Amino acid sequence: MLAGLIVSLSNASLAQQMPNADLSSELNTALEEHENSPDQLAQSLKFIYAKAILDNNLYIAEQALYLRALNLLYAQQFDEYQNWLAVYKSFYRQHNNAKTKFYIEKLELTRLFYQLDSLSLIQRGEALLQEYNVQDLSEKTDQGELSIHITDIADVINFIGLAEQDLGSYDSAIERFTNALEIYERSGDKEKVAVVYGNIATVNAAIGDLDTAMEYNEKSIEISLVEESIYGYFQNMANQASYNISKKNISSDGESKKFYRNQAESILLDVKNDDRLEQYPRIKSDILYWLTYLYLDDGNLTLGESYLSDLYKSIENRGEQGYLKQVKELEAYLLLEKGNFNKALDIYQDALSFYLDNKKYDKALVTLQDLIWATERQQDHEKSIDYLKQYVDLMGQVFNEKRAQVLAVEQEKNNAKLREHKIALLAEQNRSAELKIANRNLWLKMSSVIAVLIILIIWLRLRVKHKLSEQYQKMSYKDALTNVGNRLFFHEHIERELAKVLRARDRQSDQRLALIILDIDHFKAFNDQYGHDAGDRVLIEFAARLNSSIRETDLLARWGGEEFVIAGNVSNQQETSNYINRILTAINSKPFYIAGKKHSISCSIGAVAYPFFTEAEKEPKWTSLLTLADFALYRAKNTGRNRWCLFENTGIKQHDSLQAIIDQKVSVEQALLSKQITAIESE
Ligand SMILES: Nc1nc2c(ncn2[C@@H]2O[C@H](COP(=O)(O)OP(=O)(O)OP(=O)(O)O)[C@@H](O)[C@H]2O)c(=O)[nH]1
Repeated sequence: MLAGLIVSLSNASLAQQMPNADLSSELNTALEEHENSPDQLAQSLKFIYAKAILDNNLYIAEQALYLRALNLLYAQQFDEYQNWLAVYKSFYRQHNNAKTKFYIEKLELTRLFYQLDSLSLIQRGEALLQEYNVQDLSEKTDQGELSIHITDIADVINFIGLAEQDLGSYDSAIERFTNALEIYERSGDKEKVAVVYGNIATVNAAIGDLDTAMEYNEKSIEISLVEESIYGYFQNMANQASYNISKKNISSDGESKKFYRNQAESILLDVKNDDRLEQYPRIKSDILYWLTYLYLDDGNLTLGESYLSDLYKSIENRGEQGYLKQVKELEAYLLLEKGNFNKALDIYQDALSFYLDNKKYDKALVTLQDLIWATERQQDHEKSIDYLKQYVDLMGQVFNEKRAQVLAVEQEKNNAKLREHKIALLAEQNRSAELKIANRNLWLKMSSVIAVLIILIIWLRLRVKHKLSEQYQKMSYKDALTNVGNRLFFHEHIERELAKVLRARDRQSDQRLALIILDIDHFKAFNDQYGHDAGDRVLIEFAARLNSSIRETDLLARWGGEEFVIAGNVSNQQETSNYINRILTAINSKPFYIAGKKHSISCSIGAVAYPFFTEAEKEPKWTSLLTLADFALYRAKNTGRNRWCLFENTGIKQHDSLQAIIDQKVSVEQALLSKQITAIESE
């Protein structure tokens, strides 16, 4: 149909019949008049485009093209958008210029944003900023040679920030928003400033800093009021209510709970009673959603039920399956409160299947929490545990996927430091990462992410908490990449292992504990040559081989980077050597297959066996022993790598000798020379 339109537009005789209106003001009028009716705006833009082509007014033609495409994206009509984009591209081919290319790509970024394809958005957005050499934004002016509006560049930065937020790269997102904010402020684009304040608020809410979220959201509300941006005002008010609800849920004292609850209620009722809300059906639904939620949570089932029925009406014919499922889950909550377990469980189960089919894992996680909670209330502990298992599995899966995406994002920025920081942050904060992941995505489409938090909190209140905490605990002991223990895990268990050995010594048993540090050889070179992903796979395989070469009762942990530690029981020196040999062989005796290629990977090993001092060290520090093992590792590295070195005590009997060596009062070399320590090494 559009193709037909273009053909008829190029008909010159038609051009002569068209009135030569002032297209620019026509465009502005259309934008003002049809601000709230996308269909009419679409029609007007089509006409304006047609007239502009006939008048050969390329400037207006392009604006109409761009706005119409944007309009289709806002309306989520992606097929029609693609058709229209094709028109825009053909326009570009005819009037090839860098500015048009920029705006076409900006449209594509908008599409990726609406389709939640955050990774592509970041890649293409970065490429766009680079292509247009937007390095020193402070130098860029609206009068630059491309005459790309500076705020359009800020829009791109803002989009990248939203995508990063979507993927859980919260620090980067804040950085982008701050950058965009500075540009909008400089250009005096107040509405955009308000939008960015709102974005900064949502990131803060996602990481659980509700006070900052509320502060930024307030600023956004203030500006929206001054600028008379009703949509922005309502949206922010809905957000503000949800932040208050979250604050209420995490407050421990009754006074604060009441305060935040009342704040939320008054905001929601204020907006609900505003006639202008009718123009914004999506926000109206959000407001009704939170009102329903608030009253159900109060235990006021009558009011909750009545708002629920309004909510259903408000989303009738909207055909948004995802939103509908979420509303149904509110209904399930109501059913549970009324004791109708089976129907509630059916709803949750149905929602779960839907989310899993559509890969909406965040929501699936929340629904699984509901299912755990519901089955627990039903006293069906077996089912509850089943759901709990599903929950933990899914959480691990999501976590890994997100981690991979975050890595890709960071690689895109080619900022290794930031990337490692992120990995470390993610790995060490499994629990908070889980919350962040669960909170992901939803803000971008609706202000319901706080529901995650709220449902989580209600559910915690209903005592399922302790079971999950156990699982969280387990997960927080795991290294996210290799799935073996992490430092925390090692710290938690090593004391117990030492105590066992000490007790054995008291019984005159010769049981010892070998403390072993392993470090992959030339790993940096491997990373540099084959890439970080391949390096990651080496780490995973390396850890797996270590795991299968030790006994189940031994401790294995990733100490950091490409360093691992093992603590295993041994009896005499020969057995210790055999034990370490076995581990080294597991690594270097057969190649690693990474991405279909063979690689020889080796490692160096440093070890000590405890008790290191046969007669002293009543209260030994395992950290000192580990430091000594590190010296042994250093020696193994220095004497050629792919080997091991074990430090044995031969002469020291003083209580504080080990610490003295570590503290360099007596250097390790000296101790070796004077044979206080013996180094036994691989052949
Ligand atoms: N792929 C990947 N690399 C990592 C990870 N953590 C640390 N590294 C890399 O491991 C490398 C460690 O390098 P170095 O400490 O210089 O040691 P090396 O190259 O192994 O050399 P030697 O230990 O002396 O044999 C660095 O390049 C880190 O970036 C990770 O999680 N994944």
